[in-house]
Amino acid sequence: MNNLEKEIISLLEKKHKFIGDDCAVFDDFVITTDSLVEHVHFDLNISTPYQVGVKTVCANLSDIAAMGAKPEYFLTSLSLPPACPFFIEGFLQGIEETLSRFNVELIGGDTTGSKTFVFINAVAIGKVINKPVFRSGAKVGDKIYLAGVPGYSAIGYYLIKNNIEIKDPNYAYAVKKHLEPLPQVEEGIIIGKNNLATAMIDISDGLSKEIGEICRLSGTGCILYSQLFKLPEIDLFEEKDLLNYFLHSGEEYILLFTSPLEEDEITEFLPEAYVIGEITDEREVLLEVGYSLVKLKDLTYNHFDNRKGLY
Ligand SMILES: Nc1ncnc2c1ncn2[C@@H]1O[C@H](COP(=O)(O)OP(=O)(O)O)[C@@H](O)[C@H]1O
Ligand SMILES: Cc1ncc(C[n+]2csc(CCOP(=O)(O)OP(=O)(O)O)c2C)c(N)n1
Ligand SMILES: [Mg+2]
Repeated sequence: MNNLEKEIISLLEKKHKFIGDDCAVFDDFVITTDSLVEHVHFDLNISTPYQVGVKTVCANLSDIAAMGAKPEYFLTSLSLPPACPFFIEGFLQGIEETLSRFNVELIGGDTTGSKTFVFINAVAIGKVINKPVFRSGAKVGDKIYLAGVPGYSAIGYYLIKNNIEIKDPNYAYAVKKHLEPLPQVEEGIIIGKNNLATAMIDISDGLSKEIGEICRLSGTGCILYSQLFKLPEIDLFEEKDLLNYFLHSGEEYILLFTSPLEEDEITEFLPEAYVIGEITDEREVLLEVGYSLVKLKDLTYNHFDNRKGLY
């Protein structure tokens, strides 16, 4: 999280005890909301309305997955400028197709005009499987796991923005990952059902920030070991750039979790998951590169500051 966003959320966290996780929990349910704003989360000369619909579902279902819960219901609200009626059909198709992929029911929403851009908000509701997996449960000595390879979303954005078209399945994957990401719903359910994680979060802002959130809320620190990272395979970039994409790319919607279990016990359930580090009591987020330990810098997307990051 970045400064102003961080300040607002920590003010809210102090006053409201249920704020601070991927979802709020009530009875046996979890609930989340996320907004997508034109020119912030998407540009209509890059994304089709269908793809914006897919991303809207993904952002919200990913938060449900990050609680180890099963998504069940969805609401979506849309504010459209006068020149945009064309948006609705494709957008709703993206919403409906993605929801039906995960057996989630659309149960409501709202539609208004907008004097400026397209604004979208959605709400997703899920059912707790065993118990919710919070961001705050990491324990010293736990291993840190990733359920996929982050980096491709920001790479895809770079390729599109720079009109780089290379016929290679990994390049195509990066572009698709940016435009039409899918949430790790199955993985979230497996983690919840089998009590695999002590803490979990999804990567919407970037691995570097999300691991910081797990540590902050768990009262711990961590060390990430760069030699364990599975970097994106895109030959346009040098290793140091791939490392930055891995650490700071947002909108990845990959599950990041901690667990006392060994890697082979985790891969029995989640073949794609792998260890990237461990939880420590030092209260610092450190990265081991070569033989040195460095503090993680922040190149993630910043909503309130135009400093030079990945985007
Ligand atoms: N304007 C707001 N009012 C109330 N709670 C908020 C607001 N903005 C963020 N939050 C809460 O702060 C926490 C952190 O938000 P965020 O980092 O955006 O989570 P996520 O990445 O899951 O969307 C969440 O629990 C979220 O519900
Ligand atoms: C036009 C455009 N610029 C930049 C991005 C990249 N981007 C926008 S917001 C964001 C961070 C994630 O969004 P946020 O609303 O903070 O997600 P949350 O953590 O609330 O789920 C990223 C990486 C994009 N998708 N499109
Ligand atoms: Mg948010």
